[in-house]
Amino acid sequence: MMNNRGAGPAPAPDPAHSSDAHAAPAVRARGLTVRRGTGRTPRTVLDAISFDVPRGRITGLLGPSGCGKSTLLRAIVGTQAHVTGTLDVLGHPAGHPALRSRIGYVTQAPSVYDDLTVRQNLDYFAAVLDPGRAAAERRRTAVTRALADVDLASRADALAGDLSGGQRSRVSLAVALLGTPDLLVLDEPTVGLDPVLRRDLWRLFHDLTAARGATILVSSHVMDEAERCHDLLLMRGGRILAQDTPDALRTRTAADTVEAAFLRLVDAAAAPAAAQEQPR
Ligand SMILES: Nc1ncnc2c1ncn2[C@@H]1O[C@H](COP(=O)(O)OP(=O)(O)OP(=O)(O)O)[C@@H](O)[C@H]1O
Repeated sequence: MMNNRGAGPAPAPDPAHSSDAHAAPAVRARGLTVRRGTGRTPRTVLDAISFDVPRGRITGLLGPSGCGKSTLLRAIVGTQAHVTGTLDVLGHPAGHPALRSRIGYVTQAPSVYDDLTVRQNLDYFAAVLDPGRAAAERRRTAVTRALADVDLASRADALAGDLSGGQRSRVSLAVALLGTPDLLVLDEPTVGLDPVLRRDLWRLFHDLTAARGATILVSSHVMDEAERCHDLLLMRGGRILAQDTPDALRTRTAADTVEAAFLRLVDAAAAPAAAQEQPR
């Protein structure tokens, strides 16, 4: 088990009733456009999209493979080229140096050193984040906590290269948690994990928002993970199809699941006139 305190997902904080109701969103995008590819005809991968990611909540970025999820996350963490439009993150333009220690980013491919142990990996990244002899005790505490958070304390002395794919992903997540980031950006963190680990990871995400007030933006192409998020951004073909809570999405599309809601929205976007004639 991971180091989670609650038995199940924490209830969603309601921004409308919190003191942060009018706080600026963690991420604010207006007319965000990204073009990718080399040569004379780069493709528009994100097409003038606008959305907000509220603070202190879990926002799921869902959509089919190739719709632009990773590109959007890269733009938010400031590693994507050819970005135009407005993209503010924690009150700064995306990529601003002040954001480096405030964002934890986990890419799809685990970025760990195979020839170091799990603890050595964490020690290394902790030293980059918080260097100096005076910070040694703080680093030790951060590493111990991150190991417990992702349930890898028992494998702390194993070489990262000897771990399973899911365990390596969790080392990456532990690295992202080291600096106690305000915003965690997670690109498909549950791919390849068994159902128990997936459940535990989602509990950890809820714990991080409830106990530490972190904002989590997590991508997935598995629609059943949508039900675990407080808010959803549904994407398709480089555009935002909808931004809403899972409940509101299901209600307004009269669908039983977010997956069914997504399909109805896709159909409605493809044939707006026909959709308007539907009784609902
Ligand atoms: N380096 C690149 N150069 C040009 N086009 C790219 C590059 N990387 C991705 N793309 C294109 O950008 C689009 C969006 O890709 P992206 O990886 O953001 O999608 P995704 O939704 O994250 O997909 P997946 O769920 O499969 O990871 C795709 O059509 C892809 O072909």
